[in-house]
Amino acid sequence: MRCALLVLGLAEKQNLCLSEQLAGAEFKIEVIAYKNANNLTNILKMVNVDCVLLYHQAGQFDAFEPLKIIQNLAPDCGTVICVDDCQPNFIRQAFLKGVDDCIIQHEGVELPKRIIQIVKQKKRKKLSRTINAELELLRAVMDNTPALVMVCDAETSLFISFNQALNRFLDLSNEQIKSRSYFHISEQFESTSDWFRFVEQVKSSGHLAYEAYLKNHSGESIPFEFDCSMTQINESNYLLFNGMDISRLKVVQNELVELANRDPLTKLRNRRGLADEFERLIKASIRSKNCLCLALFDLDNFKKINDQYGHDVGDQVLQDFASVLCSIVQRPLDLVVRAGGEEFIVIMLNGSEASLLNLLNKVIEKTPLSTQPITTVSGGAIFLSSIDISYEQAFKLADNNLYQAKKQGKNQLVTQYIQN
Ligand SMILES: Nc1nc2c(ncn2[C@@H]2O[C@H](COP(=O)(O)OP(=O)(O)OP(=O)(O)O)[C@@H](O)[C@H]2O)c(=O)[nH]1
Repeated sequence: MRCALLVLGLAEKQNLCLSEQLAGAEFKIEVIAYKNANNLTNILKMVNVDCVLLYHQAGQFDAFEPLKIIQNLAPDCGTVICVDDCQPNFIRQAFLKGVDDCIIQHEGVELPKRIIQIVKQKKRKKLSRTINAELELLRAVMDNTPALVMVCDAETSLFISFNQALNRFLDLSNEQIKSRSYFHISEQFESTSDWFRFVEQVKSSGHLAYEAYLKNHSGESIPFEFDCSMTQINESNYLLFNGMDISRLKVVQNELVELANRDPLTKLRNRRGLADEFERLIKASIRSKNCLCLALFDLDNFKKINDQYGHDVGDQVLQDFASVLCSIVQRPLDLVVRAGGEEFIVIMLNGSEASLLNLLNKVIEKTPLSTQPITTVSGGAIFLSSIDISYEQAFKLADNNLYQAKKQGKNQLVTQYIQN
């Protein structure tokens, strides 16, 4: 470390003495000396001075004037006033005006040591000011981010530190939040052992990415994507959370799933995931000792409609038929599916065989559709009673019946009862 010392108010001879005195200092002190303070403003603008040593001698320049200039132009520069003999009033005033140190020349004080102390003190203050300014900037960044930034005690899950996004989310003051915990606002924990399991997971993996729902100020559950890691300060463990609100993403995700599962023309669901759902339903039917019905419907001579009236009319017929199906098969657990082309699947659970058959017959009766061109439909169905078969097997059996219906002249339903 080097130190630039500006000395004001010493004659040349005295200066030499001072330089000798400073030569043995802990680090190199470069001396710039002027007899008076006349040129101080310019010097401070040109030279980076660490400390100014002002010699106050009665009858010479007023030390307080240059002190003011230094405090204005170089606030990080140390200031030391050297007086001939003890002048208590002057010294008191000097400290009141903000000088860093006052030295009485004849007291044999170790001048280099004092100067270095002042310079170090000033540098420390400057450093802490810089650090505080940086921290303030970081705080501003944190408070302006929409993400939840939170620090929790790993033992208690109490909030230790957080950004304003959490105040906004919970609509609570800092004090109120500090008496709450992550455990209470997150829906991922049912018991405190869940919390400790979570802490262990973060500890062992070092970093955890997960999704969780948090309750906001009005009790709504909001989905978040979190990054969580752990840090240790003074032997206490803290969890650091960074969470993004993903509710909009979830809406889009659900819309995409909905889009992927729906037929755009008829708005009926498509056959995606149907096999899994059928297997779940057949197990439910066996458990509840209910009959399960799988029916296939296929519009008759549909190609002719397209050829004769065009695809737009064909599309309209498909939509009309979908409406007929939905008006007849209405129970929430029933499934109406467009299997592709002019083929539709109906799966119904709950109800006697007779009532389900009645519904299927209604589909045949209500088609021909009232709209032009006249269209009829054929159906093939199976009724499964206490029998566990796969979707593919069931579909094949119903398809055989549909084939029979077409073969026997169309516009009719062929059914089959299968039981264990
Ligand atoms: N307009 C329209 N036509 C479709 C759509 N999907 C499939 N088709 C048509 O449906 C027709 C099905 O013809 P086929 O499989 O020969 O059946 P069909 O004429 O109904 O004969 P049968 O089933 O024996 O009564 C084809 O011409 C396809 O192009 C669609 O989304 N819109």
